[in-house]
Amino acid sequence: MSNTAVLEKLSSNRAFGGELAKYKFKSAALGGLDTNFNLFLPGKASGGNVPVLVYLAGLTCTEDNGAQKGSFLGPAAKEGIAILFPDTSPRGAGIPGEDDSWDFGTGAGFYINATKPEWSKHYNMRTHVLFELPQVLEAAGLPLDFKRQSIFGHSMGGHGALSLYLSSSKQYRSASAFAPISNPVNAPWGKKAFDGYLQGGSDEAREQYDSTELISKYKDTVHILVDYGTEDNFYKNGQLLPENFLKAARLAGFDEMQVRVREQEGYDHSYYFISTFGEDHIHFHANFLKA
Ligand SMILES: N[C@@H](CCC(=O)N[C@@H](CSC=O)C(=O)NCC(=O)O)C(=O)O
Repeated sequence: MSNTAVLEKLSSNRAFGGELAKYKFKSAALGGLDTNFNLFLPGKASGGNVPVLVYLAGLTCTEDNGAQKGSFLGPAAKEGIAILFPDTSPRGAGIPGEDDSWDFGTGAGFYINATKPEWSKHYNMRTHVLFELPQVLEAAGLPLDFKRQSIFGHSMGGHGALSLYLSSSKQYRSASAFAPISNPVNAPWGKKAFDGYLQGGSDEAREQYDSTELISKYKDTVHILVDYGTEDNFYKNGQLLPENFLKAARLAGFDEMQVRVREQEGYDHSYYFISTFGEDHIHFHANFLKA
């Protein structure tokens, strides 16, 4: 299927021998609203198509947080990997309640497709990330090889990365996450989002969107890396639950080679934590993207 939405380039900055560019287009998946994304192309892209790593950001973020603060671009340039930074929700849908709280609505799309009638026209971040962006970027002729694609993310975006990886029949070669919301049906942020966006609430979410549920039933080889910090207040408050994900993975027979969950002593939830381990995550994905 092709999607020939017109891309408008809003900015371009040279970085690490490559280019970080911001684009805008009218998104069909998001109900015709304009959406932005950032794309980092390494210098190697001038010689042919390069593999793609998708970065999903967390609550309150835009396409800029990871690009500006993740420390991903230098390592990606060295590995010859592009990084695609989508936004975290539709913007300006005008739905009542959309801007009432920071953890729901604008900036909090949760990488799902809404099924409640008031949200379902616009809040389709799963389709946007999984299908629409690859189609639009391919149709635009950008030097990207979407057959070599992996995904990573932070917090809400970590949930997005793990759940899209585990529910999308091998679209991505590997997944990694910084402080992911790992078992959202059992966490306050996840319950609020699923009750808000989905007709069936958390029961509807369990099958398709909960990484702990998904890994417990997954039947193929996986390549997953997770980092979280012991001084992360959201972890301490039970929003992340990486221990549930790890337990489910081990019970399902995935060993340390397939699912690696690392507790990082003293780190919090911030981009200081993410940027400390960013290079590690790029190298992890490079193993599979360049295989
Ligand atoms: N406004 C909130 C804090 C919001 C926050 O910490 N957002 C995180 C992601 S949390 C999970 O998805 C984030 O990445 N923020 C952007 C940044 O650049 O740090 C509050 O008041 O607590």
